[in-house]
Amino acid sequence: MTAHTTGTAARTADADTAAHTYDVVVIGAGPVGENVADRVVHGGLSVAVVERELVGGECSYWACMPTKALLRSAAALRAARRVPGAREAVTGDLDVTAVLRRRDSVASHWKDDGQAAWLDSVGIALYRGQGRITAERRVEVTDEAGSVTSLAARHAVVIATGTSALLPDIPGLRETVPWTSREAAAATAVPGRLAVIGGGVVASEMATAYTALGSSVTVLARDGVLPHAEPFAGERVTAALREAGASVRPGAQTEAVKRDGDGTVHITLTTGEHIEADEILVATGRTPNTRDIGLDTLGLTPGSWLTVDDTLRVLTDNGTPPAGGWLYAAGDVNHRALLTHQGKYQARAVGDVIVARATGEPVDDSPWGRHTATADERAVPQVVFTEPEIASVGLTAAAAQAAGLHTRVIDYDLGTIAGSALHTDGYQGHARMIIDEDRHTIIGFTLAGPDTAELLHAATIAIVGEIPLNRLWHAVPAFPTISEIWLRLLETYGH
Ligand SMILES: Cc1cc2nc3c(=O)[nH]c(=O)nc-3n(C[C@H](O)[C@H](O)[C@H](O)COP(=O)(O)OP(=O)(O)OC[C@H]3O[C@@H](n4cnc5c(N)ncnc54)[C@H](O)[C@@H]3O)c2cc1C
Ligand SMILES: NC(=O)c1ccc[n+]([C@@H]2O[C@H](COP(=O)([O-])OP(=O)(O)OC[C@H]3O[C@@H](n4cnc5c(N)ncnc54)[C@H](O)[C@@H]3O)[C@@H](O)[C@H]2O)c1
Repeated sequence: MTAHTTGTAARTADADTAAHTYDVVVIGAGPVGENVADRVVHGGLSVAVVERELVGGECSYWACMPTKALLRSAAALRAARRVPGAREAVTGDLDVTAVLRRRDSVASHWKDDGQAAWLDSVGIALYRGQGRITAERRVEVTDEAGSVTSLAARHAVVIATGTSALLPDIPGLRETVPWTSREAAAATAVPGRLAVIGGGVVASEMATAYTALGSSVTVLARDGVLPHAEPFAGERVTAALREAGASVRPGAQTEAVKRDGDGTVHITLTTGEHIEADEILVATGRTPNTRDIGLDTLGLTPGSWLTVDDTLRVLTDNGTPPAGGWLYAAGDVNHRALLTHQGKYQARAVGDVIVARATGEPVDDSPWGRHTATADERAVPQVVFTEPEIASVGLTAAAAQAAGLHTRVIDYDLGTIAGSALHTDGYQGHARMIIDEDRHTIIGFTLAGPDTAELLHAATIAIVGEIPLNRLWHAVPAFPTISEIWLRLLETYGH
């Protein structure tokens, strides 16, 4: 038995003869796994996490953080250029080397010493290697050298293994060794010409970033840009990308891809059209990291998304948890909402419910109860850091209609608010509020415009709190802030 642990926490766990034993074992130390472990420790239980790459996961090193760093400098520059007085002080162009250097720092130079030290400081044991479930409450960890350590969980095992980029079955694509979100986030040089397959969140953000960094970007957006958002969101991002010099091709479907000896990528569309690029980014969604974690031992299908109940216990194909209810799945891997903040919210619920079940405390799995993640169904906030920013929460008008709800849609031009005009000369933006007419509450909210990200949380609170509109009327936005959009939307509704 080889213990590839770090830290004092590992040494304080009981070691029995068969395995290192903890109350809880978490597979995957991304933001979600880390938060489950933290919550479990705060509840007084012992916990080990298993990580095969870097503690902090995709978000810290190849997703949220580095991509936002790639976008931020250009956004700050755009903002300054739009305000007279500041504009005149901007005398140079974006410093690409400085942007990449800052990104490196934001990604902690792809080292996890800081996060590993944090785990140790709060008493979480870390085992490095690939985690696999071998039996009920048993996990084996295989490290890089092939040594195997057996872990046993007294109460629960949590799968928080996240996702990887999905490569669609396009002839020649794999052989070109395309960029995925990882290479786009961690690039050390900016390609002259970048083709992007996809029109979702990753494609839109990376097209925005690389256009600003100097690439000539072509977006092959088969299903349009941000197809799941309100239509005005995709329209505005498309217009801004085009204005910045990118080519955006809604409806363009890739038939085949190949890379030349000199590195040039040749893309053939289903129309027969031919596009050349120096690099190609595939941003067509995610696939769960469940292929090699022992799902077969539980009668589940390796490589599948994990279905969970209200307290995030994994459900087998017959809709029940494995005997004993010891297996949970949180974060991207359960496919409820592929966002860090939502996964961390699930992590808090999972950590707390495991502690409650272990200590005999009552479990509150009612809607909005402490041990459920109800907001996943009703109020998932998301900010897409494009130009303009798209900030949304809850349902779109189309989704509300599809759900058969009796709704009213209120639109307002964000550019006409006094706060917007002060923020930026010629501020352009749009707001949409979806009202449930039977309950007189907000069920959806979308903003498109510069710096709308920080306005979103008010809408999330209104939706989660189910605040009646006639009470919301008394939440007076300060003048002259962009938040006065709330007043204008309520007035338009009829207050
Ligand atoms: C380009 C990009 C940008 C994004 N930007 C944002 C954003 O701005 N805001 C936002 O909220 N979300 C964003 N997301 C989504 C966000 O990254 C994910 O929702 C989040 O990382 C999910 O966290 P997780 O812990 O579930 O999984 P992950 O972060 O994927 O972590 C899972 C961890 O498990 C480890 N692991 C997997 N299998 C095993 C195994 N068998 N044994 C041991 N370890 C294993 C992995 O190495 C990894 O460290 C972005 C995603 C992408 C791709
Ligand atoms: N700022 C943020 O919050 C942020 C940023 C990036 C990613 N994320 C998260 O990461 C997840 C993954 O993002 P993503 O952009 O990879 O996925 P996505 O699901 O948002 O978009 C994938 C897009 O690819 C298109 N597509 C699928 N197959 C295709 C094919 N064969 N050819 C052409 N187009 C195809 C789809 O129409 C879709 O628009 C998202 O769910 C998102 O929540 C969040």
